[in-house]
Amino acid sequence: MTPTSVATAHSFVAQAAIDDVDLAALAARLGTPLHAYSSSAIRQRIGGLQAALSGLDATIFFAVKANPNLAILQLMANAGVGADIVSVGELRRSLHAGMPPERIVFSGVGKSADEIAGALTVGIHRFNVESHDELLTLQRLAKAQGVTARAAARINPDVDAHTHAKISTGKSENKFGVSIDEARRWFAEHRQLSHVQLDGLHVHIGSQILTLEPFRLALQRVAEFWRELEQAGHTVTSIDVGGGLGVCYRAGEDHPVAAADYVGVIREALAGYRGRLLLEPGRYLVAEAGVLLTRVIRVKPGIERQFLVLDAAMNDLQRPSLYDAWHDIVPVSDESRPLTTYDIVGPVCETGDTFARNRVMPECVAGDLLLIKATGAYGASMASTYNSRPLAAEVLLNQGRYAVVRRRQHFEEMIAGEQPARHWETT
Ligand SMILES: Cc1ncc(COP(=O)(O)O)c(C=O)c1O
Ligand SMILES: N[C@@H](CCCC[NH3+])C(=O)O
Repeated sequence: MTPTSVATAHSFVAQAAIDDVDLAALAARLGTPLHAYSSSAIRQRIGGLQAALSGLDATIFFAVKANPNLAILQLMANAGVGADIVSVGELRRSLHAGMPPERIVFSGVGKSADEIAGALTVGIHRFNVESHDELLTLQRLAKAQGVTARAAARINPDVDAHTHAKISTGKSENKFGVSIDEARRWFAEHRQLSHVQLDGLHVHIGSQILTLEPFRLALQRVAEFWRELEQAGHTVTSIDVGGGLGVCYRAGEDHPVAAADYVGVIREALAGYRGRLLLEPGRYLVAEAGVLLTRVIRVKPGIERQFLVLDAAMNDLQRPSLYDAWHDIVPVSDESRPLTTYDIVGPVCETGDTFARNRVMPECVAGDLLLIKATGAYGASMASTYNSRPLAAEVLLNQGRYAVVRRRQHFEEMIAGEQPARHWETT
């Protein structure tokens, strides 16, 4: 994941349309920066994964954090996909989009008592529990409501996912999950939990994983533990294998694993398991379906480098500044132009507001339309209004048509809730 190396020849092949929608016309109509998602591509990903899972009692729970737009969640719900949430905000979005509560699972190390109580009230499917304190809180709140909460112990298998350190979650030094030893104690004490049905295991070792080995290792550890629990007389009715499947950010360089191979590893590692399987992919379902359309504001010959200044910035897409992530950037027009090298930057006042360094591109001029590719996951979802830049619009494309699914933020919306300090109070 470094934006500094040189692009391969095919990474700047122009792309004029997505899902049969003409991108130049779309940008002219809706303005830029603009997040656009192909619904056909998302449906294809869902269908492919569902097909790979055929014959298994498996349900996909989309990791909402990857793209929480209501229209995306609605598309997921209509395709029979549930939601993996990590906050009450994601819970409310999922319900709002029509996701049935029994298709919602709740993960995360910092679920507050209010969030747990709220999720219990609506009757979500399952809590992926990440600490003993959370387990006891769940018991207390479920008892208070007179309900039984279904729970899975999130195992930290101490496996290196070989991904960026900031998105690795399955090593013992990470904050996520508990050791198998601790989970074993939870199951042993389970009878004391009158209002928690602890009958599941959960594992999620990180994101943007491009090889099968880390998945295999993690699942083998989970499988060993599941067998041990069964032998000790416990029933494990649900195993949640998390998400993490990687995607292609750099044509010709990234080689993601195929859904069928990934599911093959699950089948093999969990051979003999007859309970329910849960999967929580986020990025895999939406990343490559999305692009960020942006216009060149100007070409700036710098002192040492030549800068291509875009109207999109780190507030619209944080991944390059946060993780040094590579995203292919291509022109929309296929007009033939000589190649040159740019540092591709946004207007935000930080050197970190850089999408690519030393990137080989066709020469650009002010007004040119470009695509930053594979931005459907953790793009708009991580956007901010830094530098008082309004949140970009989002549009869903479908076979030649488009629907605006988030309008561009107005200045008034950006400052709503702020006010001059008129009323000074004491606590
Ligand atoms: C618990 C959990 N499940 C699923 C996901 C989705 O991950 P990805 O988008 O890599 O599939 C995440 C984020 O990494 C997560 O924390
Ligand atoms: N935000 C990260 C992924 C985080 C995964 C969350 N569990 C990214 O853009 O790659």
